[in-house]
Amino acid sequence: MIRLIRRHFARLLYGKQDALSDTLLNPDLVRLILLTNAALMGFFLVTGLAGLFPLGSLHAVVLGALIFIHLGSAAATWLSPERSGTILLFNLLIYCAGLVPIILSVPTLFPALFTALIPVMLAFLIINSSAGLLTTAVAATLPFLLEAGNQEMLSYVQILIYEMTLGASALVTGTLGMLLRSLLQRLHATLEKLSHSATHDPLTGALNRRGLKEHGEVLFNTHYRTVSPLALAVIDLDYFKHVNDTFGHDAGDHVLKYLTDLIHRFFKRKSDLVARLGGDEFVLIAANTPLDLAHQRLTEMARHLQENPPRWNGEPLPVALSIGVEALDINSHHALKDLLKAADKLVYRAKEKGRSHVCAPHACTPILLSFEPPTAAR
Ligand SMILES: Nc1nc2c(ncn2[C@@H]2O[C@H](COP(=O)(O)OP(=O)(O)OP(=O)(O)O)[C@@H](O)[C@H]2O)c(=O)[nH]1
Repeated sequence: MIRLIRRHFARLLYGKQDALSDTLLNPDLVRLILLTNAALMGFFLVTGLAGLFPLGSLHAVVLGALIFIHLGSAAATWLSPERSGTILLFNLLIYCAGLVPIILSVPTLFPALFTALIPVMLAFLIINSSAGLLTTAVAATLPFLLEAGNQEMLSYVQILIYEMTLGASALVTGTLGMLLRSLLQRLHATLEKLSHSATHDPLTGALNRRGLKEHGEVLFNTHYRTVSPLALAVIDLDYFKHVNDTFGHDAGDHVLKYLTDLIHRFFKRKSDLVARLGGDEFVLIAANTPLDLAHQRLTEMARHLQENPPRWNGEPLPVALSIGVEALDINSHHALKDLLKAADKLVYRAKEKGRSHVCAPHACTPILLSFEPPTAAR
């Protein structure tokens, strides 16, 4: 706790953005502080000009001070939004300080309750800004609402009551709004993150097996129903184990990412799906793409990879692809897994042909570039 407070004040003095703003800073908070201060300043200005508080009295002095404080806070928030957390803290401290004369002169349970809540509010403000704001607002409003029936007190602290009630209600509304908003935003972000990591491969960013099932089945079913062309390719790196063993695992990871980018570059339609099934095996689903076109494009891609291999410490890495590509045929493929199985068989054919081949059911195309298999694998 002490560390937290120290950190907050250290950052306040030396840091660019204070600790409160760090967690709290968002356009809503800045707007809330700005509006609260501007509204309070306007309120006190109007009531002062309207002569509701007689000049020369203590009330008028307090009124002048409040106008000054709110003007200053609004200007500071406007000029330096990254310090809005501190400005908010300052505002709240002023509210608390304003209570001291009331607490001293009206020693009842409620101001005492408020006093007891001040450290809680501050602690909350530093640890959890939203809860702190909420406690502050409730603590600032409740005692005064409960004391409102007390005529003596009303006449004694008229200005401060206005100040507290207005400030607190603005804070309550704003805080509740902010709280709900940030809760919803956090929930949304967490759900998005969870759903992304459940369906994506962390290394390459491609879909994982589950992502392929989820998105691939939708694509498959649409094309199955509308009998439109859909090509599915299984893409497997050749002798990838050799890259790992010779150049290291990091070099292998680099190859996997390089290949993912390459597939995305050759198949960049929004509807194209790229998934990594694990290891060095990828799946591409190209929507509305006839088999011949997919075959040709995959051959170009495999050739491009061999002509422009990924480099590791300046050295080209020996990479080549075995690819099996199949088109959706509604008579033999009734589910995505049937199409996947068919393309998988074609990869084996490409491997049998000596690797570095793109195989469709009717033909296998060699990449026709020198590809030296590692000695141990020959
Ligand atoms: N760098 C890296 N390697 C991986 C990862 N996942 C699996 N591998 C490695 O991928 C290699 C796959 O080896 P194999 O299935 O024999 O494939 P291959 O060496 O390409 O052989 P062929 O497919 O028959 O040409 C293994 O060495 C695995 O350790 C990964 O995330 N990163």
